[in-house]
Amino acid sequence: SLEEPLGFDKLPSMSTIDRIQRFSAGACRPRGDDMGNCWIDGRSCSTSNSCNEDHEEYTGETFPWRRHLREMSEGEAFNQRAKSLSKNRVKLGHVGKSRNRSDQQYSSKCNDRAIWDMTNKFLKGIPKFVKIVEVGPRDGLQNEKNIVPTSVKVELIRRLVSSGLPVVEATSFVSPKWVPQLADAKDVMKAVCDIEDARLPVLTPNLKGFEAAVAAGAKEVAVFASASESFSKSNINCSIEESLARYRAVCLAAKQRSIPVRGYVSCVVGCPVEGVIPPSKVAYVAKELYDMGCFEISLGDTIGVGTPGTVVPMLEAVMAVVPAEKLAVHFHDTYGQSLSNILISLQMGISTVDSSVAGLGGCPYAKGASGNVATEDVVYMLNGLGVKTNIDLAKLMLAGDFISDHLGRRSGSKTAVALCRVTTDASKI
Ligand SMILES: CC(C)(COP(=O)([O-])OP(=O)([O-])OC[C@H]1O[C@@H](n2cnc3c(N)ncnc32)[C@H](O)[C@@H]1OP(=O)([O-])[O-])[C@@H](O)C(=O)NCCC(=O)NCCSC(=O)C[C@@](C)(O)CC(=O)[O-]
Repeated sequence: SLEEPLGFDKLPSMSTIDRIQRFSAGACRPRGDDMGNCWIDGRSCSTSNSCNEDHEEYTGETFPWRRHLREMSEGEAFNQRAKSLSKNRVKLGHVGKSRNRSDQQYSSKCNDRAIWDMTNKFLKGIPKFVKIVEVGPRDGLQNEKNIVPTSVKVELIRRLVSSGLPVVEATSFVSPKWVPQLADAKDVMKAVCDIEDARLPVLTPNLKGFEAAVAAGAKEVAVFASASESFSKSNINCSIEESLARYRAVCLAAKQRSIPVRGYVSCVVGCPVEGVIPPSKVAYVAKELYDMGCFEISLGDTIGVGTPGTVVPMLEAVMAVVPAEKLAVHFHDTYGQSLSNILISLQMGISTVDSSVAGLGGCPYAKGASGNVATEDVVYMLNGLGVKTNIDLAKLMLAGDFISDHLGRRSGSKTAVALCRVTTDASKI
């Protein structure tokens, strides 16, 4: 049953505390990386993640929110904020040192030196820069009951890119019979192929999808295997081994055209059918994908059942066979565990995090899976930790408002909702 969080009692020995302590202080070493990473302890950074030590000192967004004198209804507050944001007058930042002011202003970033030193003590080793891979237009919209028009998808991608996201997964070249929501993949790609400020990978389940993606202008693709036999069957209609054989063919074709391939492993903690998935199985699939040439392996807790107690041993097993700098984490927030899972992953040396604007998401073939962790919430947490992302949270929230408005529901981002609650008039901040 997946009603209860999976616990250590179901996994091999070594206590949670041992594992966390082992990783929190010294696991991250400075190292070079062809997709770009750098660390608080180290000085190495490079290439496409735009992590550059020469960049201006990152100041992070600072939020001088004023609490309402009068309690506003959520609807009222949301409408006001949407109005203000849509006028593009929101200014997040530049107030600083606001913690002690009497008008109760709050900052997501800790400015106080002593607090920062303390944070450093406990979070030593977390990356100085985190690459966020936005998966909303793909993982998010693939699960919507009503098909989102192509023009809305394209506008969403443009807004996400303009917020500074370095990677925005645009769509999937999968069978339209399986995922009708993304049947317009070709049109979406054609409409965004002029975008140069971000990488726009697309999912390809086989050579047919790969060829179609390349023909439509995709410059990066992703293949998606599973650590669960049952999920593999229900998601892509083949066994794990069959999927790996397909992906080897995709990787070979991609190599010939110098197209980078990202690899996903889904159900890394639990499967809706099989329950607990052993870390060794995840490690096996991750290594296979890595060996066939995937430049990065994203580890997906597809149904969001993981806690740090299960994520740590899973990551530990995978990191024994694939370098940490080649790994990403991809959490769904079904049990509200995503941010803690991300934090522990960062402590273990991971510096790439998948997330979805407004918490969109879910997998049509994973019953009960809820949305991905919201990108706004991840950025807010990282800003608070002083970790760079190069993402403009205000612009990101506008993208979240745009798609939430279109879908006719409130954002799944706690940060977006909280800002809505505490802001009387966004033009004042
Ligand atoms: C893999 C298949 C195609 C196998 O599906 P199949 O039915 O076994 O495939 P087939 O080879 O027998 O072909 C059936 C039909 O699909 C066509 N077809 C075949 N391939 C393609 C293609 N690429 N693009 C377009 N059409 C395609 C093919 O031409 C044929 O058309 P027909 O002759 O019947 O008209 C199918 O199962 C499929 O598309 N599955 C994708 C499901 C999906 O996208 N799921 C969501 C992904 S999310 C995920 O995996 C988790 C992740 C990554 O987000 C991480 C996490 O959250 O943890």
